[in-house]
Amino acid sequence: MTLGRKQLDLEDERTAQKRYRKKMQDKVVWPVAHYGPKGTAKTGNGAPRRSVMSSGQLVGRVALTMPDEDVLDGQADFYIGESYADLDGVKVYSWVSDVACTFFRGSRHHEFCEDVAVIRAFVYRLDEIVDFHDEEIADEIPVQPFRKRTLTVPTAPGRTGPRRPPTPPLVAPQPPALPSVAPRSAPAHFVPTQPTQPATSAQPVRPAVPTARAAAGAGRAAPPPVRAGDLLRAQLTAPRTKSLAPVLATLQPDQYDLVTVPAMDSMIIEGQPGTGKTIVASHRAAYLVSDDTPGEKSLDGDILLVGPTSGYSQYVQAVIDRLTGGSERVRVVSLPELMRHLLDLRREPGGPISQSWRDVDKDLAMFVRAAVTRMKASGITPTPDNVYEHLRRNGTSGHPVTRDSEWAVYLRSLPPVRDARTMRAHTPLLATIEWEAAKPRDLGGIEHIIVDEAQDVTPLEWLLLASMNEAHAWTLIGDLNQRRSDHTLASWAQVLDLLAVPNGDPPVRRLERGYRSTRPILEYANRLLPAAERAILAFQEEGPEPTVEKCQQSGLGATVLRHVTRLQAAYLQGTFAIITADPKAVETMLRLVGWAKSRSDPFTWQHSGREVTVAHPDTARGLEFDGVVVVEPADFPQNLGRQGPLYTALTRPNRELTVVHTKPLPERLRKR
Ligand SMILES: Nc1ncnc2c1ncn2[C@@H]1O[C@H](COP(=O)(O)OP(=O)(O)OP(=O)(O)O)[C@@H](O)[C@H]1O
Repeated sequence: MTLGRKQLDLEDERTAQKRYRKKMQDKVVWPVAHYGPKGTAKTGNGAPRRSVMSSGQLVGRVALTMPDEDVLDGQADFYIGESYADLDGVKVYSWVSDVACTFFRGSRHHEFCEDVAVIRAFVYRLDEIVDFHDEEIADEIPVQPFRKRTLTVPTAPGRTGPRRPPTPPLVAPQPPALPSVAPRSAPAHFVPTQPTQPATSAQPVRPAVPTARAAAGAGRAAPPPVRAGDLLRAQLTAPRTKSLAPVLATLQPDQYDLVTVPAMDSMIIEGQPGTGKTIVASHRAAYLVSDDTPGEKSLDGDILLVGPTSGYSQYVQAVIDRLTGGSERVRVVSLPELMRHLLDLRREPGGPISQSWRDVDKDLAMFVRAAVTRMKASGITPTPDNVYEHLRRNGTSGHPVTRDSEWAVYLRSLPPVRDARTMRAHTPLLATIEWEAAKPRDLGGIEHIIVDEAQDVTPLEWLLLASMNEAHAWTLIGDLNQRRSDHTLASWAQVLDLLAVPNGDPPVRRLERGYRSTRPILEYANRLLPAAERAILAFQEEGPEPTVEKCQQSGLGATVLRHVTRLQAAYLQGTFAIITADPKAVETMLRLVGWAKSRSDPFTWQHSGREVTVAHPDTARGLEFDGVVVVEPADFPQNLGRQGPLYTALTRPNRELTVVHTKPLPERLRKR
């Protein structure tokens, strides 16, 4: 395409974008409309819902090889946007509608998928289209695949009459009838590890995937295809921002397939760092609550999207707000925030997440339920405090909570409730008691829970989440290599043993391609993994090798700062982090040389217009930065001899990793 022609097309697309935004904004009636689970206008706690804002962005455009009479009124192209609209005869379909499979190249095909000629993805800056990328799919491309509003579309060669038989209308009257999804085959890019069951014509076809219990020892299939590769590369090499952004224009086929799995089909998604697990978690949450999602795939109730830290919640909330227009049907919360909410605590309790496995064991949930039942049977109204005391005393002599002597010793060793409320190790127990004794109304109506960083959820926390999940639908997302505690579960099969998931074991699906970190960074970090798990499929093949510098203890602070300064000069407008097992020591060093803590974010430090995040590896979970300095790897906590927290830290950078140390590096990171 010549430059002049492209400029004209760009102007045309900008005009279409403006018209679409206007249409979307006109659809939103401020502030009267209420938004909520279908059939209600209220949130779980009975309060009216906020109205939904529209961002009104067109995501892209699809051109078919030939016009379609039945659905496209004789046209051959359509846009993909936020929700349905008709732009002077050019249709816009929502990204959640089945026909959007043509754009995302998913594997549960729409019947148009075979006839796609060109896919156009839009690039935005400040809500204005600044560029587009066209990807040619068909062997023969029509002369002018995308209709300009003033021009007519040339008929594709050799085509006469209607292109396909009439299609059945969808149930919903708006948007106009689309052909239904016609699944064709299991996708090659999910990793099949066992013989697949042929689907009968009566069954909906689902990709053949291993279950959690059968996943061990799985073989590997061909790598998943990439779409919109140039645009994706440009996005990944741009400076990171402090919050995750929607990636609809570049959402990959395997990610799209996972986002659009029906709401009531539970699944486990695993993948190495940076493979897009959080992207899938956030886009899936938005997909399931959209008004335009096909009925059989959408959810009636609300979604809880659970992450590991409050930093993660902030990081992800921005995507949810953009994709859902601020719908309150998706509640993003970290596990610690959820506990604090249940316990009405202002501050995060201190200390380790657990001192012994018993602090977070599933049996505690049974004891709590038994205590509540017992107290009710005895005519005592259970309150959080008296249930806790009942446990501490191990019930009554006639009716102990447990007859196991070691559990009895544990229960009697529990601190008084006032002290327990200040100790992180006891918050899961107290939160479980609170939930069983006095369920808060604002956590009602949750029918699907998406758990990101699921490898870090303890058994007791799993049971608490399960008791909140009214329809028992789950999307569990994680990476067992990033586990940070000996007291979390070592396999998905163990997690499933705890959760009452209807219809048998959910499938395990794997995201294979790493997007965040470059190959040199992943190769360095993956040295920490068992040999069988070190294989890398990196989208960003090129990048600087990690810098590793040994220094004297007295020069540690200066060395770290020198590298921060070097990275900041190399990646202007980027984001940077120092990840350390001892943030206090780094903060003291920063303070001494004039840096100050940001007022708005306790992990951000500022000096002369520069910023750096100082994070413990726990705090860094799920986040990413352009440049990362990892300090003193030997001091990072280990679990069962594995280096989960260090692995997480080494895989946070998008562009460049630096390691500074005074002590010997862990064996596997030493030069070979
Ligand atoms: N389809 C995509 N288009 C554009 N960017 C993408 C896409 N998929 C992933 N990314 C980017 O790659 C980075 C890593 O994605 P994400 O945080 O979802 O990975 P993750 O698997 O959750 O990683 P971790 O387990 O290490 O936290 C993010 O910057 C994300 O925006």
